[in-house]
Amino acid sequence: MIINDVQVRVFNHTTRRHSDTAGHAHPGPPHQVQQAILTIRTEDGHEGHSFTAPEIVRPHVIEKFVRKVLIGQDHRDRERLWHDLAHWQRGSAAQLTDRTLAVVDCALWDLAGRTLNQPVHKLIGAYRDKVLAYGSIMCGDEIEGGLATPEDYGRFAETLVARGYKGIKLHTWMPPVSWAPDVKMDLKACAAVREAVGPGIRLMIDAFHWYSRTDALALGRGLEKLDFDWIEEPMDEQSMSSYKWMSDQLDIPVIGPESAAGKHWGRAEWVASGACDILRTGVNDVGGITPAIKTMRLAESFGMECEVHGNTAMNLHVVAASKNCRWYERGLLHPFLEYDDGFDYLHQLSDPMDAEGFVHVPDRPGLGEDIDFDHIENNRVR
Ligand SMILES: O=C(O)[C@H](O)[C@@H](O)[C@@H](O)C(=O)NO
Ligand SMILES: [Mg+2]
Repeated sequence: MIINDVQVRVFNHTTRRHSDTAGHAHPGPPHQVQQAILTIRTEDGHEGHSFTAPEIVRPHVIEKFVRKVLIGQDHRDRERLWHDLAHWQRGSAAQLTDRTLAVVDCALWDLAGRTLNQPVHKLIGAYRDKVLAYGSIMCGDEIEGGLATPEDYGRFAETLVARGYKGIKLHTWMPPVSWAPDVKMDLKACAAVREAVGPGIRLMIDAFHWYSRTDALALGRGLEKLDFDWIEEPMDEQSMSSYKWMSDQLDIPVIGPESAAGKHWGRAEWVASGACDILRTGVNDVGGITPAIKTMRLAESFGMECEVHGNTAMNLHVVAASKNCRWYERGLLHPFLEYDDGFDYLHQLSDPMDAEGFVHVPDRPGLGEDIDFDHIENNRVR
């Protein structure tokens, strides 16, 4: 049970996802991107893995913080190890981020599952083994036939319904798109999707994240006429009072925070202040599976749903171990990308979706990621 090794391997993989200058993903030609796998090993030969961007587990972070906390410790003490690592953040000069906490916590959960031959959601205490997914569409673009017009969104939504999705979330247009942001265009895209899919499909929006209060309110009021289920991150989430102001005036549920700092503590303040109607968590956003579960249970205590940000196995296990969330966020999706092709460093999808729109939690041990270690070694960078 004692941890005796922490290893980072960086490797190349091929993807058609490209990030724009604001960090939003869009389709493009295949290109090589570096990915990192963090591995935590124990004296008795067990290991757990988790993937992240290489900079999140760069040598400075691993040597100065992660190894110092983990080496020599009982890997089963996830709650104590999470706090021990989190306490290093304040004095880290902002070098130790919630993303690093998250990848370490996920590798520890994967290690526990692989050691006990159990999937993570069963270790947490499962609520279900499958969950409905909503199709989370990429941010809009200026690619002809892509997501450049409201009609493009409508056509793509029809494709997603045919694939089996029972819910769809639009990420609308944001800079660097030349004419974005534009509330009226956002509402045209939402109207085109509602027209295309009919009243039975659940719809949500995740809009430009820096609208003013008045723009965000206008967007929300327009969505109420289209029977949308929630409005997500239309303003800077650092202004919790702006969300309180907006949610006091809107009937459409306000969901958040996704990107605001503070982990489960900050999300407790959003609940206490009435700044949101649906809480939001995400393994990368709050520093791991451990705090994501705490956030989920916090929301449950207030009779609230808490929706989980992001795809991949780590978020799927949080959803599967919780009653008070309706969806798994499957994406990000685009007409020019085939999500079901997965990643070249995994033998199979971690979130396979059936024709009825249900994602089935893998019953493989740990996070259940079917890792292609040959790909990692054959494409190793360091
Ligand atoms: O702003 C973005 O980059 C996207 O919204 C992204 O974070 C997406 O994963 C999201 O917010 N989902 O809710
Ligand atoms: Mg979001």
